[in-house]
Amino acid sequence: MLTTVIHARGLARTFRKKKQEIHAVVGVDLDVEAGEIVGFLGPNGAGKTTTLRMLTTLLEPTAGTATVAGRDLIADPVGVRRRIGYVSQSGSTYPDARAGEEVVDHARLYGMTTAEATERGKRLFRELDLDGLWERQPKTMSGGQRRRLDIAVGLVHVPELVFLDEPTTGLDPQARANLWTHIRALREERGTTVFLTTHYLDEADALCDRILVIDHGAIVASGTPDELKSQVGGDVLTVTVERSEQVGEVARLMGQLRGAEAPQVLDDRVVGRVPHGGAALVELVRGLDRADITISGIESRRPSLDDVFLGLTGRSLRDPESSAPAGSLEEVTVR
Ligand SMILES: Nc1ncnc2c1ncn2[C@@H]1O[C@H](COP(=O)(O)OP(=O)(O)OP(=O)(O)O)[C@@H](O)[C@H]1O
Repeated sequence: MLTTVIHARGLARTFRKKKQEIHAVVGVDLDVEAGEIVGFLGPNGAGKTTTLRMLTTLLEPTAGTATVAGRDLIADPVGVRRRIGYVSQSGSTYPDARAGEEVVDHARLYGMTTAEATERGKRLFRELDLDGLWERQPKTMSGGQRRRLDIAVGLVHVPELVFLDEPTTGLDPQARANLWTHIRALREERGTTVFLTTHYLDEADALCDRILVIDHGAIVASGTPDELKSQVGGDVLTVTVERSEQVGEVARLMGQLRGAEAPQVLDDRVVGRVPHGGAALVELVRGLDRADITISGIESRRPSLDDVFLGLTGRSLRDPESSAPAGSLEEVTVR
């Protein structure tokens, strides 16, 4: 039987500074089942962190209701806090403390004995590639090491539900892969539910059972990575030319294929979408041959999450135009 561990309806948050109102989250409905790994994606400023801060009791919603880990978010925030783990974007360790102490102190707050906390903490250090850093001060660690320490702190008390805000930003590929393994193991071994935000589409694709896309403070799509990709429809054709002056001609030929959508030129590549990649590929190769165009590569692939994301939001995940400054604005609840 499925157990819903996050159930939110109409969750909203408006910030106000002087006369300006910022509708950061305008009404989010979401359900997350026990043991799911759910990825929360959206362009900069879309409302991911604000939603996470509401679900973790750090920010009071302006409107809406939610049950998190079996407790009512508004009526019993302490009950929610006891059952969850949260790793914020900026982390929560003191620069001058000892890394091991930080982990153990955190677990003690959740009722673990020092012995249990030390054992679990040391295991996490091994798994997160922090071996040998137990006595180190966070201020002397590299950015990646500090990030992994934040994650160890967030997981040490074995929460049933864990929120991770961009957990792998700043980690090298090896450390990212290790963390994915650790997150999967948490779910396999303990049934932990994981709700994470990420800017890496490959991470969402590889790690998450389900993806929620948020834009302008509202959820605009939800589904497994495959479901979302199949919504885009068709296949993506890419041709790489040997002589870049020929890209225009390739784009023209690609645009003539049945059902093709306006191809885009990216340096020496032409990328376009067609309903049936296999048939289009054959037709295109014939056309290129007739036009005497030498290519160095041609492929047909299924749409990626990147294509999905652009289609849904019209923006890329790292589009600087899409981020509004949060900077110095005061937090004022508008009721
Ligand atoms: N404390 C605050 N006071 C005023 N406005 C805020 C505050 N926090 C966030 N905002 C605004 O709310 C909107 C949503 O911000 P939020 O941080 O939730 O987005 P995000 O999707 O997490 O973005 P990013 O990917 O850049 O972290 C933005 O316009 C932001 O400027």
